[in-house]
Amino acid sequence: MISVVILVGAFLALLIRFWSRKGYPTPPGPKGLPFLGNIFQLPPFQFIRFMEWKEQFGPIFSLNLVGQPVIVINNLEIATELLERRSSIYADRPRIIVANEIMSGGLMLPIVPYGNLWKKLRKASHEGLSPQVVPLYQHAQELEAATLVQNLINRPELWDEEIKKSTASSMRSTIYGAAPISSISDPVVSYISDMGHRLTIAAMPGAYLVELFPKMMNLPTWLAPWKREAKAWHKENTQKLQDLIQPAKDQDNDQQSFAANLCSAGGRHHLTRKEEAWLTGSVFVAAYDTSSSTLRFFILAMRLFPEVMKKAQAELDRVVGRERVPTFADRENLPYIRAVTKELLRWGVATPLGLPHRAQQDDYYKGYFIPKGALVLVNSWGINRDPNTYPDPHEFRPERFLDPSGTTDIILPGTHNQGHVTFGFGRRFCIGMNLAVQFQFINVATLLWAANVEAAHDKNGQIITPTNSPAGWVDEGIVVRPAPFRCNIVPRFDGAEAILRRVRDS
Ligand code: HEM
Repeated sequence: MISVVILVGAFLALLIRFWSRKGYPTPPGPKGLPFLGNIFQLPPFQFIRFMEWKEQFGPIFSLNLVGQPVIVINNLEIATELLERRSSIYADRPRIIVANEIMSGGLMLPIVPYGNLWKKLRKASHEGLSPQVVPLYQHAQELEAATLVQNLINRPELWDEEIKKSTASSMRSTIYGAAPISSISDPVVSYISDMGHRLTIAAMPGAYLVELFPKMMNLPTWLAPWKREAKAWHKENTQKLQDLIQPAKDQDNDQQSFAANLCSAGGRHHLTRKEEAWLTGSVFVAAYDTSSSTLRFFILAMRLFPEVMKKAQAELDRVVGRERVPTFADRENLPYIRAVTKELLRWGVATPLGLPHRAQQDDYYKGYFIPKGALVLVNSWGINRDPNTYPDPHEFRPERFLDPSGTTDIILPGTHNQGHVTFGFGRRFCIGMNLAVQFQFINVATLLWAANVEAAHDKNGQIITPTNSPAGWVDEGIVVRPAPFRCNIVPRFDGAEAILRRVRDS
């Protein structure tokens, strides 16, 4: 009798589940372990594994991470339909207890769940990062690019460190209005990179049991050392971020910056002191890692594709000449350099899986069921390297963004006018995109104007050739970057370095 009741119960449960999905299955996906699902099938560089699964299961497939449904999208059409057209359903982020709720006090913008707080923070940050405002930061970016290239010429063996320092310096002056950083051992460089790293590690699936069993949040602190540590980290970093923003709040500081803009809003955004500090800190963290990684991909691209370097330099010689460095005023007349910048962001995508979105309600797509609460990942790396959109996708070929006359930018629908999907989708689209593109453009133009990236030789006289594949990259969780490799960065003509020095000293 009991077994009949169990059987009927199980049948009814199945039926209810079936009805609630209107009979639709979730997208297919790889078979995993009971309860644990696919958690052990996700090595570093997950986007590569996702490409294999795309071949097997199609452009949209599902995973199960210890009971958490995950939907992975591998093509532009599906990403546009779900994350852009149905953006109100997919604007949320997964709940991340330790990294967001405790360590960041719920204020790290990229991982704040969708809701009123997110709307308030996003609106406030839009004012300092809009297309109308970011040109105010161009002068600081020009000076920083000249300094970087001069340092690269003098210390090519430290190119990776110099890029880290220069990105931190450029982003700090645009975000906080602070003076340039002069040494690679300046504590701000390690501070900003450690902060991003620490939060990324804490946000990774499996980092803390409480993410699987949220009731553990109710444990007293003496029984939950992770809670004590996370709270202490939050307290310490709140103080540090408040110290960083203080100069921008001082009345006598008239330097244009994101923070100055935010603080001068006169309470219009209704932000507390702590919210101002964390919002500015989140923008600094989000800007630093992604932008420095992209610039490292640029060194790799120029080392691997010297013919692109030569073509870009011919344009710079024609338009700018050799008596002065390129500036933003030249941008209109440098279509090839603009195309190199776009190709860099397509080919060297720093965040290959973007950031996870979360479905806020049940949804259906072409016969598939996407359950409320599912994480939705977009494989931006795979979309940016789809051979149907980008022939020979692993080649660095700026021409793909120019019409046959070589003067007009080609616009690709569904990419926010970028030609690639590196900055994400929908309401959570990267808010720093305008600043990021400006930063890459001026660094690309200044480096190519002044110098060549050339091969270095090992002790046996053999040319060192870095690999054009993820095998030579570092996966830091959310951001990937090429591992440092040896190369030479040499001035392209006499006098280049002196001109750079003059710009820097101005
Ligand atoms: C090449 C450099 C950059 C790349 C590749 C990049 C990429 C991304 C991606 C993929 C997202 C998530 C989009 C989504 O959820 O669909 C994002 C979000 C974000 N980015 Fe960027 N980003 C870059 C530079 C910047 C810069 C310079 C800033 C600030 C000045 C910035 C600030 C942010 C913020 C605050 C978010 C969170 C937005 C939200 O959740 O509402 N990023 N970025």
